[in-house]
Amino acid sequence: MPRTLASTVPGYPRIGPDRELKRALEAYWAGESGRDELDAAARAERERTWRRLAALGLDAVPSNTFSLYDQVLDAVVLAGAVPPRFASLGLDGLGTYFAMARGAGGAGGVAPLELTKWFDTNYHYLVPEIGPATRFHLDPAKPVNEYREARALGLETRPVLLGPASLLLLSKPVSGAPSGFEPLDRLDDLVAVYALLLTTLAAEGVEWVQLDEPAYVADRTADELEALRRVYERLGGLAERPSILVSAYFGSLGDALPVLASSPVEAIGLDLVAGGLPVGDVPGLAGKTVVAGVVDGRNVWRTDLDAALATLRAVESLAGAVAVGTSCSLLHVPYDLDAETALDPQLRSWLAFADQKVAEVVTLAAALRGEDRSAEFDEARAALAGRAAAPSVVDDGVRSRLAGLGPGDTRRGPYAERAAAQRDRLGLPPLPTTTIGSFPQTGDIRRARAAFRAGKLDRAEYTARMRAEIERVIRLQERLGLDVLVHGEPERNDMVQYFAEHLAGFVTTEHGWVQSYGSRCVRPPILYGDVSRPAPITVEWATYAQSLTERPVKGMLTGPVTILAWSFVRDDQPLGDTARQVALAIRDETVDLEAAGVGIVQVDEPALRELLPLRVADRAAYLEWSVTAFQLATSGVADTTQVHTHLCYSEFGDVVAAIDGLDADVTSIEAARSRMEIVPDVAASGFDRGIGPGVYDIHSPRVPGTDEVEALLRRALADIPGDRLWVNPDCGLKTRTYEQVEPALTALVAAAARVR
Ligand SMILES: Nc1nc2c(c(=O)[nH]1)N[C@@H](CNc1ccc(C(=O)N[C@@H](CCC(=O)N[C@@H](CCC(=O)N[C@@H](CCC(=O)O)C(=O)O)C(=O)O)C(=O)O)cc1)CN2
Ligand code: MET
Ligand SMILES: [Zn+2]
Repeated sequence: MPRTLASTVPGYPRIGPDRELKRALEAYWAGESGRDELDAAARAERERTWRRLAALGLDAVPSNTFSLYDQVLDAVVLAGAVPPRFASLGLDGLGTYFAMARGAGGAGGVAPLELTKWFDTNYHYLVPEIGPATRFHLDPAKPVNEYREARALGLETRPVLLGPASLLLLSKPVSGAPSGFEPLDRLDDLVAVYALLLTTLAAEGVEWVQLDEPAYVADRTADELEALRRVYERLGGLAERPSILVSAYFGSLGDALPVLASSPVEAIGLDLVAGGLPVGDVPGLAGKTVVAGVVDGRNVWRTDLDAALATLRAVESLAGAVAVGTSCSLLHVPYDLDAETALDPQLRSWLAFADQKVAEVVTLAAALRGEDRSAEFDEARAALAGRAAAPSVVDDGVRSRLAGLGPGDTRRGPYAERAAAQRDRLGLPPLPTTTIGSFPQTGDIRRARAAFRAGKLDRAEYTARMRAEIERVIRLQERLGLDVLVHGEPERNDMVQYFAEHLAGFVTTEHGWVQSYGSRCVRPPILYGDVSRPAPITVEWATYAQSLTERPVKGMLTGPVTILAWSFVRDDQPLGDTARQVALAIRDETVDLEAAGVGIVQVDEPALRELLPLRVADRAAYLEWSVTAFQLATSGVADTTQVHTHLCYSEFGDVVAAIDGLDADVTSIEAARSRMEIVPDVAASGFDRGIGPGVYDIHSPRVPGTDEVEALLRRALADIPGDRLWVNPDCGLKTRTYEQVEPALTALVAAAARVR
């Protein structure tokens, strides 16, 4: 009889509490350390995780939640679905793995797998490429070795894997696949590999396995639901297999729940934070264990234990058995609140990071069993009551300002008049050249910031160094011949954290790192109260940059939707209300930039697409508040001020109408990697303002040549009139080096000149 799940989590952070894995990876990639050191760092992180979860009292500890880069890439390796361009490099396993993640051979070499957003989170996964000829075969080494590793430490674990249906639904067809081919067409072949995997795991002595099927919290066709049914009929029917937990998160399973409930699997993991309780009678559910995700894995607020316990009791009446879990993997939150010694103690009492959430899960499971946990419940009640009553959360000034807004506060004058006024003021050539904002964040810049933070560099010296950098970047842009310049953003640690550090209503953390992709991390700020802008943030940097040059300098701000998307946001009021507060703060900044003589202001919204709800039915409401927030942030300026926005990291088909609604004078948009595929869609939507489809893929170290950029521009001109086309890279240059950026921008300027 398999042991019970009782309390568990679907996943846990893996970059290391002090970013140990990040450092080990980057040292390995740089050739500064060898395979042994990387393996040791990886093993240390796994051991630390298992021991920690067991020490916190978790009944069912997961394994295979670790990854050297990405869990979807791990599933590609597991299934043997390595695309031929990597397999043919002749590298060993690890070399092939990193080639898929990062490319190989530099310029002219092999392009990595595409990186894209993991559902509506700020985590990015590598997109598998599946074709009719993909030869699946089982490579069970990783889950098996990790299981053995944990068992050698005396711990029985549950291997966690991406499920086969979601793996294919998250894949794209290999280039050159016959039209009409879908990765899901290969389901039966892939399931055969998973069947062999489950048999292998059973032979190892594995009692439970977790297969994640998050793709089923989005709208799915009847065929896709049927695919899910086939997978779990087949796997559930195996003679020798572990008990199966199918886990889905980031929403509710909807029509997929009855499919799983009537399949032979033993347990189903539900996200009861993003999704609700199952409604109505779900046939078969009474025979399953439900792992009830009642502790939010996506946010950092302490759980309302009373409400969570009530939810668990409601699930008890629907399911055969109830286990307690987090709503999703804890990958999306920092490790441990105890590391944040500088946070205000009252605010701290409202929060829970990964380890505190695990403790909440354990507490709830004990309470559900009838154990007395009144001390923990009392503490949680007191913290929640304190938060609800805290004066620091409410700012009456902000509230009355919002209440006083009318429709006129979100609208600018007619575009034709704005365009004429801006033409007169700016006098730009056709096909103006510009960049997206950031220039390379060099080691010198980051070290200066670290020294400033540590008190080893005073503010005057720090400011002087940043100004020197700005001057260097301005001179470089003049030399390259760009038309609209930027200050380069050297003073920003991150485009969201930097603003959060200067706004009321936010706190930032010291150690709260969360993996964004590979070794790259962010420290999402915590938005806990009403937001306002006590003083101008960017005006001095922007006006300093403008004072150095005759050419227009574009002010650079992050938009309200992106600030929300990349922060941990309060859960005690509608997101739209919070968005409007942030929008007002950014509006204040745009107005001050204008007053200081800055004629162009860019408000970045790279996360506009990311927050789009997974279910179509929820999208209209989201687009309404998000577009309004952007308009509120940008409509306080005169017709003569040119408002730009920038979008990236997404497929834009779903938000083309929203792009129009933003009403920016100029929109720059990622397009180089997809060879301008977005351009006809934007044109067809009737969008009639300035547009800069990116002509330089900044996510790759590759440097494009003039001919290549020229070809992209000519392709764009097929759909966009020359007086509306801008010439710019796909995104900011902060992750690139000057050796790459200078020749690439040289090519960009030269190509624009030729096409003019
Ligand atoms: N929030 C956010 N989300 C985003 C993006 C984004 O720009 N911001 N872009 C997209 C892709 N995601 C990305 C996420 C992170 C990074 C990135 O480069 N992160 C840096 C950290 C950036 C940062 O916060 N830098 C700080 C702290 C840097 C640091 O680690 N300093 C060292 C010391 C300095 C040194 O010796 O280098 C330390 O603290 O140990 C600073 O510059 O001040 C990293 O992981 O290395 C890039 C893209 C989507 N989501
Ligand atoms: C992820 S969008 C980045 C926009 C920002 N202005 C930059 O150039 O870095
Ligand atoms: Zn971008």
